[in-house]
Amino acid sequence: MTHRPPIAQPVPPTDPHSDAIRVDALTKRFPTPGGGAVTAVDAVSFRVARGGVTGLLGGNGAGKTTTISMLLGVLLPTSGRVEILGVDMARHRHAVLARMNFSSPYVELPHRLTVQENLTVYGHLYGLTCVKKRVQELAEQLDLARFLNRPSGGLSAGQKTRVALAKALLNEPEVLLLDEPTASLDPDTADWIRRYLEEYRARTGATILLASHNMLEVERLCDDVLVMRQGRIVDHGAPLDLLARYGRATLEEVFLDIARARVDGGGADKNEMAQGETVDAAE
Ligand SMILES: Nc1ncnc2c1ncn2[C@@H]1O[C@H](COP(=O)(O)OP(=O)(O)OP(=O)(O)O)[C@@H](O)[C@H]1O
Repeated sequence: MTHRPPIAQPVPPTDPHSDAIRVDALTKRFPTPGGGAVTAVDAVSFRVARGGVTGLLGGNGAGKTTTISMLLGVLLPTSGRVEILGVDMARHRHAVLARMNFSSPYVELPHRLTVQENLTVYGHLYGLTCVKKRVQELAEQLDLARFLNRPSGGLSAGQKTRVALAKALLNEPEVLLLDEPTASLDPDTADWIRRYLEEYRARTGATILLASHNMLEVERLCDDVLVMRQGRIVDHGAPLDLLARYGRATLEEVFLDIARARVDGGGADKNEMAQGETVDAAE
């Protein structure tokens, strides 16, 4: 049997003023061995305006990574729709991938390649014209020069995080999806990365969606926050609005209120099951 390459679908014209990220009723169910399913993301809808920085908060297993994976198109949604920069990801993902990127501590770069080799390979994959120059530029900006010739697998967790961020910035993305961008970084380096992201956004007007467990980071970087629990968005708003609504001084306290469902308002449901999973019957 011969395999023919899929015929590229013509991309319809997109509205340059559309939201950077538009998610409608996005759902992901993973089948479980017993014939049931884990609903990791449950009919989630949200928008991120162009140039906005939105934080995705939630306890372990709330559905943040699964949501980001579906935005990237590496996980197929069970149902629902994702649009990035006005492009329907299910139909025309190829048309927008070059304008976005991501970094995640859960995705390792090939271990045996040096940092320089890894960044160079990704630079070519992204179709950059001056790969060497861009790698040097990012190595300087992210203080990676000392690691460039070391195998990526031998780096510390914090060093890997910085290399992963460099990889994510190679194509100077308009939409940047970051899963725990400062995980494993010492406070000084984490602060430095946050400042870098602030500057990057100011310089390029990029849109950033950032999953984080660090509430200070979210307060500092984000102009909007989505709080997930058991696959659903249980509250959202600007950090200052959330503080006012919950009568709290810090986002950490708001997060704890929502996570432990100590509040009556704000969308948190006292009667939900333990944090982590919603198990549905098989369809
Ligand atoms: N491939 C998979 N197969 C089955 N269940 C999965 C799979 N990936 C994720 N899940 C489940 O989906 C739910 C959401 O997981 P996800 O990794 O999206 O959460 P998270 O909010 O990113 O958590 P954390 O903060 O711990 O990284 C969890 O219950 C998880 O066990």
